[in-house]
Amino acid sequence: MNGHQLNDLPDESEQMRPYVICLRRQILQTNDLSVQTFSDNFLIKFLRARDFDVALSSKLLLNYLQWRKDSPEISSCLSPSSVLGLLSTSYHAVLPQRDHTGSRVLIYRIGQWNPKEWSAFHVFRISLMTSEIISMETETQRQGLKAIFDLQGWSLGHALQINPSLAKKISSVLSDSFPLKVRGIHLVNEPVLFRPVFAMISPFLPEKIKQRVHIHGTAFHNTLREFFLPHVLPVEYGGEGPGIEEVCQGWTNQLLESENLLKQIAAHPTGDICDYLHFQKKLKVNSCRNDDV
Ligand SMILES: Cc1c(C)c2c(c(C)c1O)CC[C@@](C)(CCC[C@H](C)CCC[C@H](C)CCCC(C)C)O2
Repeated sequence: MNGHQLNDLPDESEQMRPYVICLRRQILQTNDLSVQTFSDNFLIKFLRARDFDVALSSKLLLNYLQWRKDSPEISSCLSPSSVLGLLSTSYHAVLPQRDHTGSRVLIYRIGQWNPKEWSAFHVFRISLMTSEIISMETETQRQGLKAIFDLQGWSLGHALQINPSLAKKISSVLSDSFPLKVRGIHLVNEPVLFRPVFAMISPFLPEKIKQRVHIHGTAFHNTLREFFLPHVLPVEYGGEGPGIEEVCQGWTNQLLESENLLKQIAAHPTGDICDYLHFQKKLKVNSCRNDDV
């Protein structure tokens, strides 16, 4: 069975077991990680993201843990209410409809971000929270996502927030540090001032992702339609779906409802709380044995 056929199977499928076991074994062999536990669901996210190539999945997983460790400003506080002021400006939405291939479609309206009020870390945090939530969906694990960036209103104030270290973090999550397949990046309304920033990010992007970047300019109403069916896009973006304000409000509510879940992910990034409790029990048993010796 090839990776695509495996990806079509549900999480509980017996044929998936050997891959989960193999990935767990491979990860536990890596130094420093022997005290962590990894839930099946957590491991399956990485396997699906790499179509069940265990070596690639393992590399992705290690990169993910490293990225989170290196980016505490972004990943340690996954609280939607901490960025509610930014979410309330209709900055971001996951559209209610998937595209024709089953991908999730995300919109970021960068111009709604006031860089005097919110740092790039806050802004990044929103993307990370959304990514954690949608990456729990099996269909999204299979078909990935497409992101539309509306850069109307991009200013020097925005540009100054993006330094080389942040550009590196952006390109890492897009390429090999997060278990989501990035199947398209659409830039619309990009001003000339955005070019130097894009030039800072793109050298770090693998060729495969670079080919998926589409720069639409201001005439995007016609060109976005070549990628998305009318019922998928909000009216403001040339579609016939619900308006952007409404979809942003809807996703903000979804994020707020996920507050507890996201806090749990920030605290125990490698799996669910049940596995964590199980692990603590195991640890207790082990330490008792050590006491005996
Ligand atoms: C897993 C995952 C994450 C975490 C993610 C994105 C995607 C597609 C993901 O799959 C896209 C957005 C990004 C990279 C966060 C960006 C935060 C910064 C501060 C926004 C500033 C504006 C960017 C200069 C706009 C252009 C970026 C494109 C060239 C990708 O976070």
